This record gives sequence, structure tokens and C-alpha cells, in this order.
Amino acid sequence: MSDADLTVTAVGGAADAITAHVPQLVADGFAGKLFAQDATLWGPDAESEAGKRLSWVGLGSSSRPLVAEIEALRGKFADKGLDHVVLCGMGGSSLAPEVICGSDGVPLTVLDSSQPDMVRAALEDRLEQTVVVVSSKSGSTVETDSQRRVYEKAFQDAGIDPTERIVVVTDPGSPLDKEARDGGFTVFNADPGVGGRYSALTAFGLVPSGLAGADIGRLLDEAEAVTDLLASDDEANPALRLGAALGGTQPLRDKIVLIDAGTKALGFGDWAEQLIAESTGKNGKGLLPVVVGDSPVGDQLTDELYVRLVAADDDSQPSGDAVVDVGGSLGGAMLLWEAAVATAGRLIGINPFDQPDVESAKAAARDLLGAGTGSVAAPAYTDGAVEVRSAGPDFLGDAGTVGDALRALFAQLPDDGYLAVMAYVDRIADGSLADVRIPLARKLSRPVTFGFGPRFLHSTGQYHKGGPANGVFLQITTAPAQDLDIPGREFTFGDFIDSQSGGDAKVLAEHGRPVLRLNLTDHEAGLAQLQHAISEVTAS
Ligand SMILES: O=P(O)(O)OC[C@H]1O[C@](O)(CO)[C@@H](O)[C@@H]1O
Repeated sequence: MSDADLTVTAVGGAADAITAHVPQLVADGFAGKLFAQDATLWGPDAESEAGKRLSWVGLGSSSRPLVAEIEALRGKFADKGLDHVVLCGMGGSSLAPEVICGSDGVPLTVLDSSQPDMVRAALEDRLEQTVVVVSSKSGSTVETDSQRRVYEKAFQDAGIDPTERIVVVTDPGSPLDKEARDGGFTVFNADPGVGGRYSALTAFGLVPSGLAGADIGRLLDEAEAVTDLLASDDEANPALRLGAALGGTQPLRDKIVLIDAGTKALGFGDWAEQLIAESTGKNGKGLLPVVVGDSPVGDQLTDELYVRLVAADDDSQPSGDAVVDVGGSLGGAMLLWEAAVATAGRLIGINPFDQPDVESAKAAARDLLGAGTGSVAAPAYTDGAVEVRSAGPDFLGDAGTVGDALRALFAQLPDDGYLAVMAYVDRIADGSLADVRIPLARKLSRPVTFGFGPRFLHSTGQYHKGGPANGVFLQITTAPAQDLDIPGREFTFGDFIDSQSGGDAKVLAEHGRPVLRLNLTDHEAGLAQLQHAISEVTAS
């Protein structure tokens, strides 16, 4: 497939949506205006934010000068034998490099967590050969700041000058920009006219990927090759077609987007999940992305970047009534999806460039941190190695076991609802926990999403609180094997992740949503007990 060969094929309701909406989008000159960075396309309320967030349309060419700079730095590191690249960053600052490196088969360690065991495992892995990229657009994300602090200290303790090993990517003028420059670190400034989840082709996507060895020049070639096509006011424009399918398939509320994570582009599902969920999930509207991985959908894959828009019944048995296949190069597909989500935003009637409900969970986490660890309420009861708590409507009734609690939560699931499993565990060591998604979806005959905390807070977290109020929420938290101090802070990583899960539960409860909080007091025993309870509940 050549670089410009983007394909969007659709059947069923998705094809109907394309027929219904694309002619009007063409008549409105939407694509041309989008690529001319017209901030008025999403209405007056969105105009100010959109005015600062549209430079991504031209990155295929405007990011070009970065390539040589990044490759020269990679060469410098290679001469010193530094061949292990760690990326510290959250959401839009880490999901794109993960897919760029994943699809190029290039190793990159992505540290997008505050879970103490996961942070410690990264720190203990090949420090002598390690280069750390600290990426934060705002320069104030607490996870990323904490990761930077702990790496800086680890290098110092090992007698290594941190300024020789830490590279910073941030917006010009951010608090991190100033501090890093004052401290003598290498800094790449990203294009400030691009929001986090649209930043794949800025320094946020390119610096860590290029340092790790991915072919970032080719990625930009791929994006540049499709730019004119995506900017064309033509009914064949794949961005208008995909955007119409996403934002116009009716009835929208009953639709979910299944994204396959088993394509050649490893990690693509998680990247697209953030783009869709954080962009569309607001004002009680939006599309629920479900990354299905190795499901029956995945069995049909070639190397296409695949999405299926389905009626939201049992997501493990998709009905196929509205299917969209999207094919093309990774760089081309990234630009295509960004333009398509911006198009869908116009059809749904939301601002695709803000994330108003992410901040509420951050603020609640800050309050809990300020209140100290003693602010966690006593459990409703303890069953073996699992403490059981609830938030929101009182739904536990006379439950006395983990299985009872799960059944009580599932009884809260509305007919049109979904279950979100949110696991604040080490997503590398406990990655297989995500396998609970499929039996739960089969049992409940409703969509089930699975996210590792705090990573999902920067992705589906926006949809959970800002999208349709029909989710029920299962939080899994754990006692770490060993907590970890954050240099210069009064709280530990353990305190921080507890405040993040507690803050999110509080805000979900304030939205009237039921939250079951299961805390594993002994990690291994609690995990085994939880998995056993889930198999029992889903089997019966
Ligand atoms: O790059 P930053 O500013 O650290 O933000 C990381 C992520 O946090 C959010 O701003 C909010 O969750 C995302 O949109 C963003 O990708």
C-alpha cells in the first residue's frame, strides 16, 4: 500500500451516515476550512480553544526540521552506549510514541504510571544505559513531574549527571520549560498550537520515538502524502467519510466504537481510544471506544487499522451492522483519525479540543492528598485479602463477599449502559488482568472497557464523567509491594495513586454513578481472589 492509499470502507448504518452527512460537509467546505485552521467550525463556544489547537493539520511538513536534530542526538547517545530509552509522560504525551515504536518494532519503555512497583521496576532496569525523555505539554502533570524527580535522584545516586541523560519535551514557557532550561537540561519545545491528543506528529511523538530508533522521517512522509487528500472538499475524502461514520451513525447513543488492538500498529487502539474518548465524551454526549484486542473481531485482521461501529449490545459478539475498515500507513492514519474526530465533533455538536472533566478528578485528587492518607473511608467490609468500598448510590445492600459486591454493582447497570474496569496496578507485571474484559462483556451483554490507572484518567476518564451518564465503575486498587518516595515532595507514589483513585471515585459519585472499590490488601492473594470471584460471577 502506498503512502497516499488511505481507505475508509463502510457498510450498514455507517454507510448510511456517510451518505447522509458527507455531501453537506463538502457543501460547507469543512475540510478546506479545517486545514486552513478555521476556528469557527465548532460554534462560538469552541472558538477560543479551537483557535489555539489546529496546527496539527500541517505537521507533516512543519515538524520536518526536528528529524535531523533528533537523529543527531540519538547518534550522540549511541556513541556513549546509551540505548535504552524511557519515556515519562501521560496520555497524549506517551500514547503516540508507544504506537510509533510498537509498529516499527523498536523497544521503548513507557512509564505512564504512579504505581510504585511499576515506577521502581523502570528505575531498576538498565539505568547505566538509560536515556529518559520527560514529556509534558503543560509541564505541570504530577505523574510526569514525580517520574522526573525520581529519575533525577536515581542518576545522581548512581554518580551520573542527570543533565546528560534527561531530555525534556514541553511547550515553550511552561513551568517545566523554565526549570529544565535553568537546570541545564536538553529541551525540545513542541508546537504550542497543538493539543495533547493531537500531538503525535509534534516533538511529543517524534523525540522519544526517534531517540528509540523509529523511522520518524518516514512517519512524516506518510502524513504529508495524505494532507492534500484530507484537506479536499470532495466526497471521497476519507476524513469526511470516517468522521461522518463516527459522528453521524444513528442513533449515536447506542453506538460504541470497537477498536482492534491486534493490528500491525501495536498500541494503535489505545492511541485512538484517547483521541475519541477525550475529544467526544462531554456534555452528556460522545462515542464510547472499546479496545477489544484479541477478540473475534481481531481474528479477521490483516494489516488494516480496523474499527467497527456497532450497536452497543454484547461487545464480544459484534453485530457488524455498521462496520468501517480503515487502511493505510501509520503516519497517514494518524492524521486521518485526527481530522475524522474533528469532523465527528462538528456533527455531534461538541468542542473536540477541550477536556473539561479531567480537571475535576485532578482537583479531587489534590484535595485528598492535602487531607492526608487517613482520609480514606473505612471499608464497608473485608473479604479475605480484599477490602470492599462503594461510592455513589448505596448499592451494596447485604453483600458480604467480593462476588456479592460484583453482583450488586452489575445490578446497577442500565439497559443502555457500560461497565468500566479501572485497575490501578502495575500494567506490565499485571497486564493479564485485562483479560477479565471478555468474560465480563459476555456475562453482562453490554460493552465493557478496561483501563489501567492512572493512565486511563488521561483518556477514557473524560468520557466516564463527561459522556452519557450510563456507566458503572469497578475500581481495583492494591497495596504496593514497596512504596516509593518522591524527592522534594511530602507524599509518596503510594499516597499519590491512592488520591488519584479516591479523587476519581468521588467525582464519579458526584455524577450519581455507582463505583465499587476493591482494594487488594495483599497483592498476590487479593488478585487471585478477585480473578476467582470474577470467574464465578461470570460463569453463573
Ligand atoms: O502533556 P501533559 O500536559 O502532561 O498532559 C498529559 C495529558 O493530560 C491531559 O491533559 C488531560 O488528561 C491529556 O489531554 C494530556 O494528553
